[in-house]
Amino acid sequence: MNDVPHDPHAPHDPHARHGLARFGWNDEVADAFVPHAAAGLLPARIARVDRGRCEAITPHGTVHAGIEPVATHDPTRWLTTGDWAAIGDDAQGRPEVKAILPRRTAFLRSTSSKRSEGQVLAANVDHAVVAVSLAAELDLGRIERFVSLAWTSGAQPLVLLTKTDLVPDPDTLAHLVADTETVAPGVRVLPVSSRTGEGVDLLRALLTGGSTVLLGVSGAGKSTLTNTLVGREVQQVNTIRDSDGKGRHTTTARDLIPLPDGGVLIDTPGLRGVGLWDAGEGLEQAFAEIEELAAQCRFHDCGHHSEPGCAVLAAIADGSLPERRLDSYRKLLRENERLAARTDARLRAEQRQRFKQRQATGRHMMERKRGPAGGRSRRGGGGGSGW
Ligand SMILES: Nc1nc2c(ncn2[C@@H]2O[C@H](COP(=O)(O)OP(=O)(O)OP(=O)(O)O)[C@@H](O)[C@H]2O)c(=O)[nH]1
Ligand SMILES: [Zn+2]
Repeated sequence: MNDVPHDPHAPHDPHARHGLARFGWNDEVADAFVPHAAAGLLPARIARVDRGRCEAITPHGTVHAGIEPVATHDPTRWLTTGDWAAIGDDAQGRPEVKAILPRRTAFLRSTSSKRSEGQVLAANVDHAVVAVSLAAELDLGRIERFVSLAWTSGAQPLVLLTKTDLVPDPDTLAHLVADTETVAPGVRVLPVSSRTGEGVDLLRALLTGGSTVLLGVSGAGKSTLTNTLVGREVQQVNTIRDSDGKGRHTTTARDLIPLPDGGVLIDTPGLRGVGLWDAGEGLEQAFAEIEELAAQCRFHDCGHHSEPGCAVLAAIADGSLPERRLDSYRKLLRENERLAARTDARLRAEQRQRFKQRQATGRHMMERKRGPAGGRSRRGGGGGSGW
């Protein structure tokens, strides 16, 4: 046992009676935990999962617990950082995770090739903060990608334009913020600098009490920001020059870092790269203004190419919708479809197999009824295209 959660604000905080308040414990989690409490289990938030064991933060401190009882073949149900869990004793009296509480939000990675299922990278995240460095030219497509991903998780996205100290001209900065707002409807865009402290207090206020992940490419300033928010060196910062916006991946720790005023930062290496993300429904939210326009098109199935009464093309024509937004939306939809197709390839192969079996059975039945020639003119039954 170490790092005992201790709340210095105990007398003023309604949740302070609970040692996990600092780690995001709230009424919702408490309700979900009731049956486990009745079973004599201990609540915990998972800080790290590593080779069949986990680091779990309990009201009495951090324990290393087994995860055998919650082991499953389904990667979307693997225990992950940010999960709430119920801990009990194994046969030898050592702590082990007995159950995972239902997740409110989840960051999934669609893993490539062999494994078709997605792996959960972080659970129960409230704020998905996308860090974008102003040291390099803004890559709007990349911002759209991260924002889609954030929406998909169920968390509220927030875009940070980091290193504002590199953009001393306020008009230029205002333009960069406006450009970013254009590609992130419904998302707050906040300029910050770890160097000058600009925006840091506001950011801290926005994140207090919740669970936050920092997304963004290497060199965006995530580790520096983490240290700034926490007020001490908790993440190693890459000192390699990042004038080109690139950098070596330096973060090795996967962790749950408590913020001084409450709430946690979840920092898992897998979340840091863009990789193969299954944006799913998040795309619709990331391009909400286009979805809204599309609902006003004359034709329900308008493709926004040259159809009469197309509200999307009209908006492009009158300048209220930048054309690159539509291009970008199309591109990400295509990408997502390709990814979904790959994800589903195994599933469809299985369906095809079943379909063939049904066809064969149908033919066989028919041949038994009418003799081998009778079934020739009709397709074997039972199938339908179905996939
Ligand atoms: N000028 C300026 N530089 C910054 C600021 N924040 C971070 N940097 C620098 O940017 C570089 C990258 O910062 P990191 O915090 O390591 O970036 P990261 O996103 O954590 O990178 P990875 O750990 O590789 O994912 C470092 O050289 C930092 O010193 C800032 O506010 N202003
Ligand atoms: Zn249209």
